[in-house]
Amino acid sequence: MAIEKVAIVGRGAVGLLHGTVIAEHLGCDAVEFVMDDERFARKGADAVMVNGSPCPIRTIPASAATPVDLVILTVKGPGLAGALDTMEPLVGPDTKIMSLLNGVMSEERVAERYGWQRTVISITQGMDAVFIGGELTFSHPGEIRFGAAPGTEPGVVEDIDGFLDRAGIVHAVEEDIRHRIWTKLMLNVGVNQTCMVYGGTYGSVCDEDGEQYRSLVAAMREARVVARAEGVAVTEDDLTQMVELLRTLDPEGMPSMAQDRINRKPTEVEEFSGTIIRLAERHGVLVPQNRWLYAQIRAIEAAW
Ligand SMILES: NC(=O)C1=CN([C@@H]2O[C@H](COP(=O)(O)OP(=O)(O)OC[C@H]3O[C@@H](n4cnc5c(N)ncnc54)[C@H](OP(=O)(O)O)[C@@H]3O)[C@@H](O)[C@H]2O)C=CC1
Ligand SMILES: CC(C)(CO)C(=O)C(=O)O
Repeated sequence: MAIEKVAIVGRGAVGLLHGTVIAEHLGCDAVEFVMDDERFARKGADAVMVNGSPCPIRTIPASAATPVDLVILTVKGPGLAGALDTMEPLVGPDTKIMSLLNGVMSEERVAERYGWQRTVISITQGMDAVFIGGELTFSHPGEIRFGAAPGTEPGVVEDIDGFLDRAGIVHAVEEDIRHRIWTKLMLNVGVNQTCMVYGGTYGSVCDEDGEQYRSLVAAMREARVVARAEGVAVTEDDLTQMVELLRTLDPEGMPSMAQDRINRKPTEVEEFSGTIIRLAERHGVLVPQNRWLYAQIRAIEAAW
């Protein structure tokens, strides 16, 4: 069934970026932002700018929402439980769901609540989004990679693929989506956490003589070992490619978790080292760098 109407839950960097591209290609009636009623009352009417222009997409409270063809989740990890409640009125019998959160656990949470039959596994990457003070800027819109879980009903991936084509969002359907999301988790575990703890940037974390670089690679290598223990064949080549990718980014830029430190917002530490530590314990794998990063991030958060 062709997807015509989309709701985005999470009017932040990723949601605004993809929402803007959808609205440019399909018009503002094709997409809406939905917020829980309390958040809507607090900030629903706030002006939001995208690359210097007011965002033309409407925002509605959950109490006014009705089922849509596709829900795109773009909250951060700590907001996921609330967002699952917020999206309830958006989910009808034929609604499909795509979660663009980093980490490897959000789809499990979505599927526990709404079922695997309508849910795909996905990530978004490659953008240079900076969202500070209600203003999003980006020059690279990035892309979405997604694929079917074992329980995803036939046709769901194809419908979303067709929609993203029409919506002008760069995307690819992955045969082995678990490999893709674990490779991305490995990257986030290294770069997001290291830049958060050291106040670093893509430039400083890639300096081969520095302590940040040693933290980056050590944390990624632990994530790689845990991925393999989980049956996902993430390789040293994948690790090297991810580090090379970081070298192509603006040296002054920083990952989302480093922006969380500046904005003093709850971080996704549970989704990153929290996940690695929990799974490492199950498999008897030692992950000292992730334990250290976890403790540092929690201490920084506790001081806010
Ligand atoms: N930023 C980036 O460049 C990238 C981010 N990602 C991942 O994408 C995800 C989203 O990140 P990002 O866009 O940066 O996050 P942001 O914090 O910029 O945006 C999340 C938004 O969700 C809102 N929100 C939280 N709970 C609800 C709810 N119940 N209903 C409606 N809105 C809600 C938040 O509102 P409030 O501020 O009021 O809490 C916030 O506006 C994360 O998992 C991140 O790791 C992936 C690739 C790149
Ligand atoms: C890959 C990276 C570091 C930038 O897109 C990211 O996922 C993030 O900032 O959370």
